[in-house]
Amino acid sequence: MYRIIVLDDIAQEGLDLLDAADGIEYEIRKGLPVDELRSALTEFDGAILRSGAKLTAEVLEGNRRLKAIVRAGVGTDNIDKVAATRQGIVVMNTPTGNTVSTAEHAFALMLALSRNVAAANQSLVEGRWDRKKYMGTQLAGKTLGIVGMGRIGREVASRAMAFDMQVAAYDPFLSDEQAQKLGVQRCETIDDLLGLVDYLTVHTPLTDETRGLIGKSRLDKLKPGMRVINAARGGIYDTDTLVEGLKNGQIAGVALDVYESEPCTDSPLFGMPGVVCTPHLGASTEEAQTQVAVEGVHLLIDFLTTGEIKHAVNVAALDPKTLAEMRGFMDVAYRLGIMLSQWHGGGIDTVKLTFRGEVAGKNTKLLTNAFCVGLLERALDGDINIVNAEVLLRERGIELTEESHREMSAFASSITAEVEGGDRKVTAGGTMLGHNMPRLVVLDGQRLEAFLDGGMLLFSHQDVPGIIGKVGNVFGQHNINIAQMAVGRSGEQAGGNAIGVLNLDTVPTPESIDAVQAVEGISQARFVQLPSAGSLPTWLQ
Ligand SMILES: NC(=O)C1=CN([C@@H]2O[C@H](COP(=O)(O)OP(=O)(O)OC[C@H]3O[C@@H](n4cnc5c(N)ncnc54)[C@H](O)[C@@H]3O)[C@@H](O)[C@H]2O)C=CC1
Ligand SMILES: O=C(O)CCC(=O)C(=O)O
Repeated sequence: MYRIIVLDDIAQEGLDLLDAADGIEYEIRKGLPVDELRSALTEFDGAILRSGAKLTAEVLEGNRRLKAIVRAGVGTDNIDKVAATRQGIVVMNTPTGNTVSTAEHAFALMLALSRNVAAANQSLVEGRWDRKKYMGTQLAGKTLGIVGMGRIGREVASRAMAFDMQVAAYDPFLSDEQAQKLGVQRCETIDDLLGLVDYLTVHTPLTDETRGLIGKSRLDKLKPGMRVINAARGGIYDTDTLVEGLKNGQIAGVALDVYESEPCTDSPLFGMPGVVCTPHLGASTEEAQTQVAVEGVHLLIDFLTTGEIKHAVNVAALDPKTLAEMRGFMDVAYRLGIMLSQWHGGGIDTVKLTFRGEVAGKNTKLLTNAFCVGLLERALDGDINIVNAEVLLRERGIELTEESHREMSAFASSITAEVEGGDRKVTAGGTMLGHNMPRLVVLDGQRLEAFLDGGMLLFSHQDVPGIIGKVGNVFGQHNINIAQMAVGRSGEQAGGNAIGVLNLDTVPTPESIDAVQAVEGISQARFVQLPSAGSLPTWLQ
């Protein structure tokens, strides 16, 4: 049974899906204080939320169960993604479900500003019939400036054009060609745009660049009497600057749906003439809420039950087809990681991965992450998966490099890993025979073909007669059965360095390993434990 926690109100259609899903149970736990939230989250595999709950580093810290967080909406600024990634938690969102509703709300705010809808309504309910006071402005013929021409920005632009407005836009990713297609005037910088526009609306996330986008230094760049709208994120406009602009007439109207700190019931702007505000209602339509809840619940269920990663904001996507295609080689990479951590046995400084053949043309990041999981898993007590593996590796100061070569070696696909630390460097190459027969094909430069599973005794030795027999004798005397054996050497001639791999049916005693180590001609013997044949870690199933 996978357990899901619902942290904010989501549409009934999403809850119905959770009710109907096999192997899933859920609880609705809203408005939890930090301590309770932190402890509640440890009982669940997945969480779904809107903008109400705050999943900070503090509430995620130490959680060993939670694997996925879904934001039923766009902005994931209420989730500490760095902390989630470190904890191995996938963060996903529903990028399109509320686009149109939010664009319509921005437009509603612009119309409300132009025609004093909110203030006129208030005056009427207070018993006044004030037709002169609320003289408005027409949108047609005016210029709307849009900062952020993503999904919502574009929907706003097309609506503005339907109202006979001109649109000027600034977005660092907007090309001339796209601007032409969209029928908007592209501005090179925000400052180029500000002097042109009668209305300004922002549709970007809150970032270091967009925070305080309209601040004191830009106030006098605005066309006098212009109006500003924010249905993106609080903080993009500086509140004090808006107050000053309204007072000195530089700004004629301010419409806000979002605030720096939410819930917000106290702002110097509330009640000022020319101001209309809503409590973060951009996505609050039946249609948007149904869509984001249904999509969000699907994302969670699919991730928990099939491993599919879609719309993730902290890790690469992983669809079922890719997972099916890559599972075998991810398993090889993972096993090589586990093996090399034990064969090396010390502190690691550098890792170099080389992908050859067909696999080099695929999503090798998945292989890298799987290798890192294997390499670190024993040291991290299992708190590692393909989401956080590379971060944790780099956090430990281990340098990671990757190379891909499309041309094949002896195998259609292979992975070679080189691990170095202290004065020891070890290398291993692996491949997959059929769908589920991982094989070790190179160890420390010597070619061989060994099963990459279960208990393995690895030993390097001089390539002289009698060594293999003596090792066999040791295990015979200690009553340990050898299931498979492989030997390899680098050159054609005997007498050089060679490597031996024995797959053992039981874990050898330390005495038996000491006895192997004591055989003349053996320079090193080490037992390494891998998962048994055919078994996959949960994150790969
Ligand atoms: N009020 C509400 O209820 C809602 C608010 N939002 C917010 O609206 C914002 C936009 O959402 P979408 O259009 O779906 O996102 P999007 O990702 O499709 O578009 C964002 C655009 O902003 C641009 N951008 C980023 N930094 C910029 C900068 N410094 N200057 C100019 N442009 C920049 C990006 O290039 C991108 O084109 C998000 O922050 C989201 O959280 C979204 C849904 C509902
Ligand atoms: O969940 C909500 O209503 C807020 C929507 C929002 O701000 C977003 O999707 O970014």
